[in-house]
Amino acid sequence: MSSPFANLPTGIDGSAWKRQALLTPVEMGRADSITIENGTPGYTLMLVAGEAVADAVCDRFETGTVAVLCGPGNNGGDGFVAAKILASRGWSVRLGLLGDRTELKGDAAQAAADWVAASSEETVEPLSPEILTDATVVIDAVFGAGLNRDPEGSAAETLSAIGNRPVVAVDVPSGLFGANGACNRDITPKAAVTVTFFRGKPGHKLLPGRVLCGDLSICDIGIDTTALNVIEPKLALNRPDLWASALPEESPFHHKYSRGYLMVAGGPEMIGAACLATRAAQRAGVGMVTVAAPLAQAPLYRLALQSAVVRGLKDTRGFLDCLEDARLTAALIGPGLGDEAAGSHERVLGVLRANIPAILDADALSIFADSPDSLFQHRAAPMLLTPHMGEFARLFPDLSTLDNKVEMARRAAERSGAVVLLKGYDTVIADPSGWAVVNDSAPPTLAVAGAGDVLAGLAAGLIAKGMPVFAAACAAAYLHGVAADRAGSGLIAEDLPDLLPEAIERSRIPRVR
Ligand SMILES: NC(=O)C1=CN([C@@H]2O[C@H](COP(=O)(O)OP(=O)(O)OC[C@H]3O[C@@H](n4cnc5c(N)ncnc54)[C@H](OP(=O)(O)O)[C@@H]3O)[C@@H](O)[C@H]2O)[C@@H](O)CC1
Ligand SMILES: Nc1ncnc2c1ncn2[C@@H]1O[C@H](COP(=O)(O)OP(=O)(O)O)[C@@H](O)[C@H]1O
Ligand SMILES: [K+]
Repeated sequence: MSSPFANLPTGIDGSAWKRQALLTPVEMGRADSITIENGTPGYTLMLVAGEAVADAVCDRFETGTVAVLCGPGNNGGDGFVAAKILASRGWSVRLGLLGDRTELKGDAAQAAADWVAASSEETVEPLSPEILTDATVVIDAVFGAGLNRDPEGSAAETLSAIGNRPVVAVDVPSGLFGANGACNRDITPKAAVTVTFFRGKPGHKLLPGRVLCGDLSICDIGIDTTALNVIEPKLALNRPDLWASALPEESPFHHKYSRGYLMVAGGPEMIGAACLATRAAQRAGVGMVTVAAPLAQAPLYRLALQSAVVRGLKDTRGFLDCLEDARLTAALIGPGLGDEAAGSHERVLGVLRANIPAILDADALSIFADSPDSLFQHRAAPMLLTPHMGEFARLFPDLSTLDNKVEMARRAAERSGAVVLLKGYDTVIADPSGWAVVNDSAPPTLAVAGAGDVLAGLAAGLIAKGMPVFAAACAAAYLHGVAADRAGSGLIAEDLPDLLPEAIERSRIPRVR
């Protein structure tokens, strides 16, 4: 058997992957079982989990009245444990249970029995909005991350009656599906803090669920970390420790061509797009960028980009000749390419055949809506596709209706043989063998024209400097978000390139959150 995580994409650190892993509910169940098989009783885990929830309540809120909403499974069990601890710390506790206490099983039954022994049978009330009366804080322990159908009946009624009361959610706000972040927002409460155990779950980071989690607190409850070697989770949260060791280093022995030589295809109309991409690549530290521009517009590119070499090309033949330069280390095509321009298809296919890493964005993707397979068949070297959801739906219409953004990106990567970076607030990056990350560094202010061009240029720059494609795509998404955060409100895409060097340098020291 090969060692765990041996097949991670080049440039990705295995120990960091284990730290940042996001576990599906099924994988989390396996981690629980392995820990229990290795000798830690399930009830011990539940006691630690419940205490972490009680601590989260005490850390944030003045002692008062807490409504503890308990469900019929182990999530409810954590609620009973937290209730008992909070009562012992002077809180006034009201507890509502979905279903009958006699039907509880295993650790949850034990936790309920302990609560009743410490208080009385009458302290377990039926779950209803009435429980919320006078509550200064609500503990939501109705359903955990494994939920895959909407809450109904008194669960739905009580959860939707929480309103603006502060909520501490156990594992997930109830109603949120941990596997994919789906939730009915009329029912699922918005938590101030979500206390989850061992590792985050995809639903904590994917929309729409992510916005309901509040601060995510990931607690160590004694789950055996060696379980990760068996489970080998294929999804992680995008953090610098994953890829920092693969960031290109500068060397005194380099010259401008050997520091990365990128070709950027410029189009006839949206000149700003290729300019923004070029600037981002330059700020990522490439030594040389050649912009292959239509002859008529070349002077405009030259004015906008003094430090790039602008080649004015008469026709597609000239463009293809440009790609023959053996010193090129990557090529970017798409930003501002134009969907009508003559020869666009041939130019994209030329880039793919050039046997250097290819980065395809925007129009380079959309113009293949009728024949996506021809795009995938011509790949001669590693390829990165950076679609937003609209572009994605043109290339992968059948995948765009899946209910899980991670699966969309994974299956698109598998089909295309490319690394796929599917953009948005919850950008997902997937490689063809299924490894994937979710990025959470992008502020909503990044939703601005031209930001995608900067991202494509940044990724292209890192790739041209020799960073492996998946690692570079992860780094680019993360750093793009950090730069945007730094730019603050009123961000325009032009702000971003100049903020990249600092973001890159800061990420060289891995920051584990
Ligand atoms: N050792 C461990 O494992 C540890 C686990 N821990 C804790 O366990 C939690 C996971 O526990 P869990 O697996 O019991 O899941 P949970 O969501 O509590 O209950 C599922 C129940 O709800 C029911 N149900 C589902 N949907 C429904 C609906 N719409 N409407 C009504 N009912 C519905 C479902 O019914 P069924 O689908 O079987 O019909 C089943 O009875 C996890 O979040 C963490 O907090 C910690 O203590 C640490 C140690
Ligand atoms: N709500 C959002 N929050 C954070 N980032 C976002 C949001 N919406 C879009 N983005 C990011 O903004 C960028 C927009 O890219 P794109 O749509 O290609 O724009 P353009 O083509 O104009 O450059 C992407 O990096 C995307 O991930
Ligand atoms: K919950």
